[in-house]
Amino acid sequence: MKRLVVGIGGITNGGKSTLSQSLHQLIPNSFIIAQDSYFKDDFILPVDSKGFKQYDTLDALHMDKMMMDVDSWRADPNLFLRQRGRNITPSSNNSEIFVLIVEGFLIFNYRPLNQLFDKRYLLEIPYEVCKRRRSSRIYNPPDPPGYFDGYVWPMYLKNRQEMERIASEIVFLDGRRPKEELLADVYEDVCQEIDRLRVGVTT
Ligand SMILES: Nc1ncnc2c1ncn2[C@@H]1O[C@H](COP(=O)(O)OP(=O)(O)O)[C@@H](O)[C@H]1O
Ligand SMILES: O=C(O)c1ccc[n+]([C@@H]2O[C@H](COP(=O)([O-])O)[C@@H](O)[C@H]2O)c1
Repeated sequence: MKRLVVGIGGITNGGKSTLSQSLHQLIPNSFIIAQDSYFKDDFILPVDSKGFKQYDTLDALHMDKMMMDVDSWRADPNLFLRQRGRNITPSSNNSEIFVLIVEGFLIFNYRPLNQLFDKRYLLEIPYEVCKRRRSSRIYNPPDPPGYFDGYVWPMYLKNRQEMERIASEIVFLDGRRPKEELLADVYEDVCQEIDRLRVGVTT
């Protein structure tokens, strides 16, 4: 049983979920683990000196739970998918390749997770695009007035610097490019990795 772990990280509203979903639809026996699903409850999170809830930090996330899920997939992807009611697409010689797509804004900032990636993609968009996209998205709870400039953007810059110290071998992607183009590039790249793995598969 062969496994490939793909990370789709980057800035808030960079297009991580969009790209991950499309990739998942194209790749048989793939599964998405999204970091957004591991946010701690709002009432637990502290506020900063300006009164902004501190969502944009690893401390706001149940990274322990996320790692348990990633580890559970790594231990037996076949069982992991079956336990979640997913059908396995069989290959001709019993040599299925399982692909885990991990997506999130701080996936490369967390060392234990970062070290597991076979491929790392990072979506980037400039300040204006990010602010515009974010303003049309409603989170739960919704962003309070001034949140983007007063908290989200400064935290992005801080997290980005930290990521550069931790992660390497990153493929940078311009999130302003058409979705179809981004998908085609990443899909081709991942398929090459899958083919490389397949060469080593014995029947
Ligand atoms: N390549 C793209 N070009 C233009 N808009 C995009 C692109 N990718 C995503 N979007 C839009 O940007 C917003 C955020 O996308 P999403 O995939 O949820 O981002 P993320 O998961 O990184 O926060 C959505 O409205 C989505 O439709
Ligand atoms: O999902 C949640 O519970 C949630 C609640 C409040 C805020 N968020 C925001 O989610 C952002 C990360 O997710 P994303 O999809 O925008 O990359 C981060 O910038 C947080 O400020 C997320």
